[in-house]
Amino acid sequence: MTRLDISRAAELLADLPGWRCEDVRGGVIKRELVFADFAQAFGFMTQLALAAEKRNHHPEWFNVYNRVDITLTTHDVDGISMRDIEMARLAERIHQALSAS
Ligand SMILES: C[C@H](O)[C@H](O)[C@H]1CNC2=NC(N)=NC(=O)C2=N1
Repeated sequence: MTRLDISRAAELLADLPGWRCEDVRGGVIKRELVFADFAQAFGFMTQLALAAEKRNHHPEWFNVYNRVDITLTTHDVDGISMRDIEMARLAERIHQALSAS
């Protein structure tokens, strides 16, 4: 697995609105999501948690009621890898599916 530099990560996030890079801890990507209510926010977390466990790649997150703040980074490369980008893409798909329901 290779580490993406911040500018490359930012390019890859261009088609994932709301996601941004931060130059802390070698590089992280993050987004704040807002759902209709707690049940929907927790449904999102449940779906993403199961996928994360399968991939052995786990989000850092913070939830209050209908809000979920997610941070992704890859310890093995001390920064951002394609695993983080792929998990952000998956989070977007789950978020969109829930928002449309
Ligand atoms: C030992 C184990 O493979 C690692 O700690 C895994 C588990 N989950 C992980 N999750 C994330 N986000 N980054 C990692 O580098 C990572 N590594």
